[in-house]
Amino acid sequence: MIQIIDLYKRFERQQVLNGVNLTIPRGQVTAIIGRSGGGKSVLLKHLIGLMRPDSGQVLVDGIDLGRLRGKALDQVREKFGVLFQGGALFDSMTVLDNVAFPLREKTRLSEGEIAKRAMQRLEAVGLADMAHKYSAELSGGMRKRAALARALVHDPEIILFDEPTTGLDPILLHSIHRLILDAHKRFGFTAVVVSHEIPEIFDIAQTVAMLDNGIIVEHNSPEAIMASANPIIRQFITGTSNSETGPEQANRSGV
Ligand SMILES: Nc1ncnc2c1ncn2[C@@H]1O[C@H](COP(=O)(O)OP(=O)(O)OP(=O)(O)O)[C@@H](O)[C@H]1O
Repeated sequence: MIQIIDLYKRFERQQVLNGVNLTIPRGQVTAIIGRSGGGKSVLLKHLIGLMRPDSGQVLVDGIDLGRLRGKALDQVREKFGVLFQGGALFDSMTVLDNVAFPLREKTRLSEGEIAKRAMQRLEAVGLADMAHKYSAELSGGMRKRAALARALVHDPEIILFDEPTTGLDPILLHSIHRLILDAHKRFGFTAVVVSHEIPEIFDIAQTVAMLDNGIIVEHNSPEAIMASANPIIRQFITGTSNSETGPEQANRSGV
């Protein structure tokens, strides 16, 4: 379980997180939704200790990340798999080596075992026949799938997905969501998915948290979020706008 308690973060004059409180239940898929530029990625980076809060806490299984440094922080980070924006594959490596990377970094498995596990994950995402290509040769959708295989390869307890399907066509979007769902059923990890894909993300998330103006305005089941009377949520999920919404929302509704 991950508990976020009164988390505050500002960059110069911009208060991005303004007292975030959120409990991310173990073994479930939690979606974080909210306006572009609203701080979702910043929040995700706090969960793995890549950013430190100005105040507040992130507790991972009861351990306060803010108190950890060096090896102790690395140990907690080993529980995590991450799929950050862009996939961030190493173009100078083969697809197989990319997927094997976390195993080489974090385990003492033999090379044979590493290759076997990496290949299994590539098979699971339908990329076994691309294993020996360089990742620069992959299409955008293939890169996302390879990055997913890499995030899963060391059987992490917690996986953070930052917009895993952005820029993909609807068929690929559904195929990535299906892969996450299948992997989740198989491995039972705790997942946090930052997503703009509404309503599609509701098909794979058990709980949904909406971040707005630096706080979580509602955390509930997808059904309850869809039926929410909260005007902020209604505006967000229907894509409508009023004078208080941000520029992106306004553009989307043609205002
Ligand atoms: N390292 C940083 N230094 C300064 N400002 C930052 C830094 N990281 C993020 N920000 C700012 O914090 C705000 C929130 O950014 P963030 O990337 O978390 O938004 P987001 O909700 O993930 O957006 P999107 O949905 O578009 O990816 C933005 O205004 C961004 O410019």
